[in-house]
Order: sequence, then structure tokens, then C-alpha cells
Amino acid sequence: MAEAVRVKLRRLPHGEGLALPAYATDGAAGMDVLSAEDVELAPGARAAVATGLALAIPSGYEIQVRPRSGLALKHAITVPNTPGTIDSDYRGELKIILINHGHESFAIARGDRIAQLVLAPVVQAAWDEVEELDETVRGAGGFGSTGGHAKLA
Ligand SMILES: O=c1ccn([C@H]2C[C@H](O)[C@@H](COP(=O)(O)OP(=O)(O)OP(=O)(O)O)O2)c(=O)[nH]1
Ligand SMILES: [Mg+2]
Repeated sequence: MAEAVRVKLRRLPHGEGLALPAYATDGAAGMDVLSAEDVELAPGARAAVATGLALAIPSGYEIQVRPRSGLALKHAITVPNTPGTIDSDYRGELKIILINHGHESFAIARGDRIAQLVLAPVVQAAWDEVEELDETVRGAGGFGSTGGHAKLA
């Protein structure tokens, strides 16, 4: 595995005493991030849940906020903006947006692992505006133009 990229992190007052986001296993892609507050999510409700953390991600990287599959499968709790984008120049509190798609209220307790953070490299694009684009076999076909979900023969 490549060497870890160092990311500066600051605990906010309400994040004191909480474990830092961490990889649950050696090969984990995402670090589980903890809630810094108790939140009750009614069916259909969403909330920006505090983590008590502020970050300075190195330039050239982002952090993606992804749902945890266990919460999604067992409780229908997910991240509506997945993957959430944490920009390298953001210095505010990292918040995890959660939505309850289930039929029952869901209680999040301070210290619960609510989502996972994936560090990813970012390449910025620059536009080259042109009059014509090159032709391809696909052309303007999309949205199922190659045969939908049926098996390839
Ligand atoms: O799940 C998320 C998504 C975003 N953010 C923070 C970090 C991110 O850098 C900033 C802006 O996010 P985004 O660009 O997704 O939101 P926007 O609606 O475009 O807001 P803005 O105009 O501030 O960019 O908000 C979070 O804390 N959690
Ligand atoms: Mg934005």
C-alpha cells in the first residue's frame, strides 16, 4: 500500500474526547467517522451531523464522504449527497449529511460511526472550447442505447 498522505486535523471543542476517524481494518478504503452529537432522525428526515473536526486536506486531494453499507442495509440510513465532497480549502466543520429512508426513527449517539471518509486525488480540468467534436461509434447514444440491462449475447 502507498504511504499515507498526511492530513492536518483540528478538534473543535465539542469534538474533544472522541476517537479520530480510523480505518477499521488494514485494507479499508475509508476511515469511519464518528458523530459528535446525539441526533434523532425521524423517517424521511435529514440532518447535517457534527463531527467536531476541521481539516486542511493537502492541495491536489479531496475527501469523499460515503455511506456505511451496514447502516444503509439494516436501517436505510444513507448520505443523500454521496459521495460528499470535502474541498482542500474548506476549513469549517466537517459535517455528515444523513437521511433516513426507513419507516422507523433512527437514533444516532455521540461516538457512533456514521459514514466513511475516502481520501482521493483530484485533477482539475481546463476547457478547450471548439466548434466541432471528433466523431465516435457511440456518438450521442447513451442512457441504455447499447441494450439496457439485458445480457450481452
Ligand atoms: O457532506 C459534506 C459536503 C460538504 N461539506 C463541506 C465541505 C465542502 O468543502 C463544503 C462545500 O461542499 P459542496 O461544494 O458540496 O457544497 P455546495 O452546496 O456547492 O456549497 P459551496 O457553495 O459552499 O461550495 O461543505 C461537508 O462538511 N460535508
Ligand atoms: Mg461547492
